[in-house]
Amino acid sequence: MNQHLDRATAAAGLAQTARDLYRRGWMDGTAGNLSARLAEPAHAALITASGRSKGSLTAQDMVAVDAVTGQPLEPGGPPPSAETSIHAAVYRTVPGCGAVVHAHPPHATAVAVLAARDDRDAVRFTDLEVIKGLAVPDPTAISVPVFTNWLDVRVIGSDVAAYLTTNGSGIPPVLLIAFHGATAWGPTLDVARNRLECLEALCQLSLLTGQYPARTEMPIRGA
Ligand SMILES: CSCCC(=O)C(=O)COP(=O)(O)O
Ligand SMILES: [Zn+2]
Repeated sequence: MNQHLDRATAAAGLAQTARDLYRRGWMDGTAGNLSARLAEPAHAALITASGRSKGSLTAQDMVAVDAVTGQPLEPGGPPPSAETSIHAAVYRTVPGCGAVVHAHPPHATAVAVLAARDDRDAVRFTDLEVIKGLAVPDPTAISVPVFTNWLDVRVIGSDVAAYLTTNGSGIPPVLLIAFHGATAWGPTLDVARNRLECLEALCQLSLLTGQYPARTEMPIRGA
C-alpha cells in the first residue's frame, strides 16, 4: 500500500510531531528535523525548514525536496534542513520508507557521546523488552550504529547510505550520530516517531541500570 501523503496532511503531521517532541525536550534550540514522503510529485518528500524552532512550526515551515537527492524542488523557498542529506540517504536505500525523524533526545544523545568517546562505531543492547518495538528479526539483541558527526553533513549522509546498502534488511531502523543525536525511520511518521521513542527508552534504561550498552562484536560498517 502506498502510504505517501498529500502535502497538507504531511505538513500537519510533521508540525504536530515536532511540537510533541519539542515539548519533551528532544528538539531544544531549533534542534531536530522531520520529513515525510509525498504522494506526488514522485520521489518528493516534505521536510522541516532549517533553523526554525520546532515547537511552533506551521505549513509554511515545510520544504518540498527530492527524496532521493535532497535537492529543493521549489527554488526561492526557505532552505530545507541542514541535515536533509541524511534523510535522503535513508529514503534512497530503505524500500518503503515513508518518514524520517531526527531529534536530540537526552539519553540517546548521551549514549552517542559516550560511544564516541570510547571510539565505538556501534552500541549493542540486549534483553530489554522495548527492543521489540524496533521490528527486528531477533529482539533479544540489536546493534545500533554510531556515525561520525562530520562537519560536512553530506559525508554523514554518504556514510549512512553505505551502511544501509551494505547491511540491508533486518537491521534496526534507528541510528546514532556521535556527539549529536538520533534518527529513526519507518513506513509512516507515527511509526518512525515510535521507533525513536524506543531507542531513547533503550538508552535511558541502559544508563539508569548502569548497563551502558556493550561494545558490539559485529563489524557493522560497510566501509
Ligand atoms: C542547534 S541544532 C544544530 C543543527 C541540528 O543538529 C539539527 O538537528 C537542526 O538542524 P536544522 O537545519 O534541521 O534546523
Ligand atoms: Zn541534529
